[in-house]
Amino acid sequence: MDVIVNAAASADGKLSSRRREQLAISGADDFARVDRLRAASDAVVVGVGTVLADDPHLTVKDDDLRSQRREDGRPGNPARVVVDSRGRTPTDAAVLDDEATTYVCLSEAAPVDRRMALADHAELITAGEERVDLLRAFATLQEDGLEQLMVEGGGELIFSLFEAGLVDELRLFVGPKIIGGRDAPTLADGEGFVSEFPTLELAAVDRIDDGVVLTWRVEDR
Ligand SMILES: NC(=O)c1ccc[n+]([C@@H]2O[C@H](COP(=O)([O-])OP(=O)(O)OC[C@H]3O[C@@H](n4cnc5c(N)ncnc54)[C@H](O)[C@@H]3O)[C@@H](O)[C@H]2O)c1
Ligand SMILES: Nc1nc(=O)c(N)c(NC[C@H](O)[C@H](O)[C@H](O)COP(=O)(O)O)[nH]1
Repeated sequence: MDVIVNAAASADGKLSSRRREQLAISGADDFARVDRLRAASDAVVVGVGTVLADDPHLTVKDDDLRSQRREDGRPGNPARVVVDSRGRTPTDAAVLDDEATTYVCLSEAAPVDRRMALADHAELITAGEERVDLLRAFATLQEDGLEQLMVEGGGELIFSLFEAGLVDELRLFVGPKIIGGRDAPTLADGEGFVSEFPTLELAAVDRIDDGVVLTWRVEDR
């Protein structure tokens, strides 16, 4: 399995404002790059915080990229995966529509009524007691044939993936905005590391829109 984290940060390192509302940091060319990365992936993964804040669709937008996938014998859109310990994904969330297969990864703590509601719209994976056990959940996705995973945020999930040693590559667009705010989400929130920090090896630097895309490979710990 290969896991690529993709995100867009402001010049001061924020993924959105302190209001945690969707905020376009990428420009048109970076969103097109994200679309190509989606099209090259077997699944696009987000945390439920991102679903609640952004209501993303997580589909491939470019018709030609979808057609190419179909010609290659793949579904037009990659699968979508929501990491959602307690089943808070709303049943009318865009990510649960019929455009692609959707998995919702729950923990044992997800109430039965939420499980029943979500089971009509998604494949449910249960792993972990209070929070989703990401190693187990991703192993189940791999058993279902999903090898190339793209993670689109947010900061809580991305931190946990680094903590679990599950990230192979980070692609970060750094864009031309200052957002500020000590409580605004960053690339890796969670509890933070105090020792044994994951380290990265710079693989590429590309100018795009009015910013840069930094591609880093994650070194083995
Ligand atoms: N700029 C970008 O590239 C970008 C991308 C995505 C999201 N965002 C922004 O990020 C914010 C949402 O991010 P967030 O950090 O609040 O939420 P998130 O999307 O990271 O989801 C976190 C939630 O996932 C669930 N979860 C279950 N198991 C978990 C585990 N093991 N580890 C971590 N989480 C687990 C928990 O319910 C947790 O609250 C929004 O403001 C959104 O607009 C920005
Ligand atoms: N690459 C990127 N640049 C940004 O400036 C930004 N705000 C996001 N945020 C990720 C978030 O999940 C978005 O909501 C989805 O990128 C929307 O996806 P859809 O168009 O609904 O498929 N991602």
